[in-house]
Amino acid sequence: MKLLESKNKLIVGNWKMHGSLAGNALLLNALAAGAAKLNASVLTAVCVPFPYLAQVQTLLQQSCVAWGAQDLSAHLAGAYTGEVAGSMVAEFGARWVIVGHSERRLYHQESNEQVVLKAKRALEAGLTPIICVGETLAEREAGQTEQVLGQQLQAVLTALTVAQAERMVLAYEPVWAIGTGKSATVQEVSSVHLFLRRILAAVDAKLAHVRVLYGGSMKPDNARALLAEPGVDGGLVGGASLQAGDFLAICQAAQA
Ligand SMILES: O=C(CO)COP(=O)(O)O
Repeated sequence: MKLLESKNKLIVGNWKMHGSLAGNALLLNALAAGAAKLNASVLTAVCVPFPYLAQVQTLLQQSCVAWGAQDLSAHLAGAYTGEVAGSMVAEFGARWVIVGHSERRLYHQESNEQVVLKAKRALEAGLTPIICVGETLAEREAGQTEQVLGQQLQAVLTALTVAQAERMVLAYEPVWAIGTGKSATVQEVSSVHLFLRRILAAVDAKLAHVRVLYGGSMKPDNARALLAEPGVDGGLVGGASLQAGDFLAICQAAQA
């Protein structure tokens, strides 16, 4: 069962800071109806802003679409105004949480150390962290892609036990491809995914099953080629996840 599931593609929508109760209801109902027609080879989820977790739980609980949050606190509980604990997210039936998205690293100065702490908190709360790694355009142009990604991933692998790391999902999101309409090429994605897998395998053979997603301007017209790459286990979809038709088309492209 576990092996079979690890071969299934996982498509996760990251709504970022978008939504309204009325708009979400339309989107979620359309997603639930469309996802019911997908075969079992694709798993789907949406990661929504915190205030919408209750709505998503209500509207998706009968559907095969899972849900999650886009961040969580590095703390368990306490006097941390504005923070949201993983246990709170889990109380709303969430299964997933995005950790270390480049927008958090950039706009909230999240360090590799904080990302690691958040990943631990997620696992403790029974959530699966989707840990994002990615290089900026300047880093890619300076030939530092593997160095940057290696540091981001090593920080995680040093801090988590193998048993914990087995439960994570990685997402390769080149910063220059996010929201730009300029996806990385299949060759670029393939080479980075192989690089990340080599690092995982060097730590422990058990980590060969860790899912590695691609994110960055994934759309219905490029999803099939990206998702057909053997090292690509799914997608983390931003803009296209806000349109039911586009998100479902990407899910269909992921089907075996
Ligand atoms: O950041 C992303 C998903 O986390 C990707 O966003 P876009 O699909 O809008 O490029």
